[in-house]
Amino acid sequence: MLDTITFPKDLRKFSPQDLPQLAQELRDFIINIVAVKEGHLGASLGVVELTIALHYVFNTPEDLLVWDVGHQAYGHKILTGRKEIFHTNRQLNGISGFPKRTESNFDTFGTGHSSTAISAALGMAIASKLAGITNKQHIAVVGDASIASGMAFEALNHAGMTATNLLVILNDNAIGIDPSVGALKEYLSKVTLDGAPETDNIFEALNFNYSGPVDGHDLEILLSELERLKNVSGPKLLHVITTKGKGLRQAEENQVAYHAPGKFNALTGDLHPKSKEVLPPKFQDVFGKTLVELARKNKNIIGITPAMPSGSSLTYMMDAFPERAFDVGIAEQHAVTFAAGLATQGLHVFCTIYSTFLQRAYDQIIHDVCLQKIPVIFCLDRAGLVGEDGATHHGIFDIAYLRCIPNLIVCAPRNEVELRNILYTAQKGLELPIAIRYPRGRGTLIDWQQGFTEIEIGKGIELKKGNKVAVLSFGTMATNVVTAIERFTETSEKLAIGHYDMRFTKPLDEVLLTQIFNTYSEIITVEDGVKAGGFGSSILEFASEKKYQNKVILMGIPDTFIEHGTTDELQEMSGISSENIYFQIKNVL
Ligand SMILES: Cc1ncc(C[n+]2csc(CCOP(=O)(O)OP(=O)(O)O)c2C)c(N)n1
Ligand SMILES: CC(=O)[C@@H](O)[C@H](O)COP(=O)(O)O
Ligand SMILES: [Mg+2]
Repeated sequence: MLDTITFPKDLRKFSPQDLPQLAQELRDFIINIVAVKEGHLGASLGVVELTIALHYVFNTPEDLLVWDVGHQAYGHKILTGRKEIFHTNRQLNGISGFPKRTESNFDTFGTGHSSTAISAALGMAIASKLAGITNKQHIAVVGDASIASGMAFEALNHAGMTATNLLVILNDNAIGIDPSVGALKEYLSKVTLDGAPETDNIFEALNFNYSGPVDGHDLEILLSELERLKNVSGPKLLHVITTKGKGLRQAEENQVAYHAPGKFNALTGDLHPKSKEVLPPKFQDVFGKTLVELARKNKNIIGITPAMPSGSSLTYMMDAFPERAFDVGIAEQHAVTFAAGLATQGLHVFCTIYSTFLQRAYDQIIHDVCLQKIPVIFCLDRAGLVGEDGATHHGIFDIAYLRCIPNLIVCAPRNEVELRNILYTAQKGLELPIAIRYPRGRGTLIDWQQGFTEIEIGKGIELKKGNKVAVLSFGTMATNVVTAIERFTETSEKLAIGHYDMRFTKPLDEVLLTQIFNTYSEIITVEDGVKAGGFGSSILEFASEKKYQNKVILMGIPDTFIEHGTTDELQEMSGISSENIYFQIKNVL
């Protein structure tokens, strides 16, 4: 059946009785491709029936459908014209792993960060109302973890006071990436499939017409409920219960691992066995394991994550010291101010947040932390280009958006040992807040678990002396620079190139910089963040203030959104690969 469907209009030719068979085919299609091409699996498997039912009942793309986060929209993509190119999912020049307006008119709103769908669909619904359009449906599909986020609540609160044609579908699988947390989760879990009577329905209290819970894998029920809701006016919420990973035993049994499992065996469903090769650790594991090591000695250490315990490896701390580690759910703003509150009481709070998601909490960083000089320790995971998640997820703005905030120390360790040492330094008690950024994936050192050395705040280091061109790197870009420099074999060239790990973009090591500007005529800065306002800009500001005339060349992410691909491909395209750096140095020489 799937072979005969290109768009939902083809789907609508089938009879309702045929749809369970289609659901099986769609599931197999997703499994077969994700098994080899990787991507988000569990969420899409869980909404196969819901996806079919929505496109069957509603007149998409005229009716507007918004997928929250969008990691569950693979079935939607396959049924809306992208079946033939689905194998390019998340690859360079392929389709995006998230809904994207430029990709299809069925993707009504670009997503990737959570909890935006209700606001966006409400905006569309009010626009329709203003235009006098009454026959359009506006549907937001949002997960149980995402609906607990502040932004979703703000939207519900607004929507409840509008007479708009808005349908919120709560896809409740009782899990986010990691198990869902919080009082709302407990409330939702009381509403069982047996339909325990609810006297105080939270959604009804917000003026929504609530229905459910219904079995989200029962197509007959879904079709009849959606058909009925078409004719209910005003804001309405359908509570759908689904199983994340539905249809693949291992994905149902191990929902955390199969959220985005990497490659697996499509026939058996088993993950590929882990390689026995000893590899350098992931930066997040260095963070997570080091935090536990430090927390054993320092009773004041607290860890916080907004909904990413596995991803950020805060799980180590949660296992070792459950009372001192908090998963606050998808609540970046709360995480930051909660950290500030804890820190006012003398606790050493490590707030670990993916760089891209910290964007949500910008005012909290300024107003609740930096303005009050509260020494929260921000651990910015997934800084730099993250690869296949693409434009919505790259952590490339943090240097620029943090560097301009007074009182904030901004640093980036170049390797695992430096990360350990700055974590150690931070928990000794700083007077100011600090942001420590490190990338997704593995470092370079096998032997990283050594003793601790304190790092002097604002001190960079000379990694290689030279006399003509100085390369100043920030964070793990040092590795690309080292590789680039190793390619120079001629003695005169080798002698000419100096390399400095500046470690801090704020405060800058002005003593070291003075020495560099007095020694080298040409300076190249390298960062895996946006050039505009980033680390290189801080060096230019220094040069301008001190009236240095040296030539300064910035290497960093250009002023454009970078799409998806492997991190290596994207670094190359952005001009910050070791190859790019080599040619830049060569040019200067
Ligand atoms: C603002 C923000 N914070 C964190 C994330 C990371 N993230 C992606 S999916 C997800 C869990 C979503 O859970 P839920 O809404 O229940 O959807 P499900 O995966 O269960 O379908 C999280 C935390 C994100 N995308 N956006
Ligand atoms: C959809 C989403 O936002 C997350 O699942 C994200 O893809 C996780 O990224 P990592 O794989 O880097 O943890
Ligand atoms: Mg969920």
